[in-house]
Amino acid sequence: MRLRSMLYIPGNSPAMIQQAPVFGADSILLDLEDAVALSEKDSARDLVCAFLKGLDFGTVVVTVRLNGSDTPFFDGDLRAVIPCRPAAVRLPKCSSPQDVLACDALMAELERESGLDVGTVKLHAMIETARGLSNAQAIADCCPRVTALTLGGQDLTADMGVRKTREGKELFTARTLVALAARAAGIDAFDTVWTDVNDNEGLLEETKAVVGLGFSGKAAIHPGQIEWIHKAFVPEAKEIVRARRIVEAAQAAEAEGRGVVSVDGRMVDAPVVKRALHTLEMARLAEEVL
Ligand SMILES: CC(C)(COP(=O)(O)OP(=O)(O)OC[C@H]1O[C@@H](n2cnc3c(N)ncnc32)[C@H](O)[C@@H]1OP(=O)(O)O)[C@@H](O)C(=O)NCCC(=O)NCCSC(=O)C[C@@](O)(CC(=O)O)C(=O)O
Ligand SMILES: [Mg+2]
Repeated sequence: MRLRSMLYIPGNSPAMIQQAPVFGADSILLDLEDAVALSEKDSARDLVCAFLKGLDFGTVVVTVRLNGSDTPFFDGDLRAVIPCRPAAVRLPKCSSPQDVLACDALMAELERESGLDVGTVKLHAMIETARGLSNAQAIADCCPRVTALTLGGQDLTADMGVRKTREGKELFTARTLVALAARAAGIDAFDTVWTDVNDNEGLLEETKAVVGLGFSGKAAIHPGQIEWIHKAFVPEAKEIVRARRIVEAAQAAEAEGRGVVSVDGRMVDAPVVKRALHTLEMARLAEEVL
């Protein structure tokens, strides 16, 4: 399933979690990490587990963001969460494949204890440190349980000691590396949050830009951001028309035994057809959900 939007919901807010199925997000991230104060860590974990067991989330894919493996909460988070069988866990501040492999080993042990097949719960590795970014490909490749890399722009800019700007030039290289590593590993790439909940035009512009870099989805912090993220994935009408013509022309050419054809004076070969099919898939997805 394509996950374009992922809404973070603080794990200590029953009122917000309760509403999760109706926001229209493809996926939600029940957060045990930075949205939860230290004094609330235990109660948030209990609450998240209670909702995982008791609430019908419908078609919304549910992921839990754990506390980092260097915190005293990590072990307890995993032990509580894995038996509740979320679709995935998000591991913050992955700096090396070893961080991921240690998490994977404990997850496997807990899955066995819970009677689940090993690998049932997927792992999203968060790239949000300079060290993690420099190891992004090794992290993406280290374990089949890793089905996504996710960029944490707030933490990464803090770790780099740089200002985070609206234009986001400081994250361009990181975004390119994360998208590249994820695509090379055949997994998803999810972009970081847009923090200004009153600037949805800015969110739309940024989401279009990251889609153009190869990201498959983006995190949100407010329900009002979801429709703007989805909009960024909808191809423009003229792109859809051209994609249809490309596919039709390629099919006709194939029937005549030709691999290359011209549409409006421009060459159409296999990769052009592949991109056109992707455009049509995104258009179909938009129609399904609108
Ligand atoms: C920003 C704000 C405080 C604004 O609150 P406000 O109260 O002013 O909002 P209002 O507009 O008044 O809300 C209207 C109605 O919507 C409800 N509502 C609002 N938000 C909702 C929501 N998220 N889920 C469900 N419901 C929601 C609300 O309860 C109300 O419901 P009701 O009373 O019934 O009308 C609030 O949204 C919020 O807490 N967001 C989540 C913040 C969070 O999780 N941060 C951590 C994740 S990022 C991170 O860690 C960075 C990263 O690690 C990783 C990365 O980038 O991926 C990195 O390093 O980069
Ligand atoms: Mg972070």
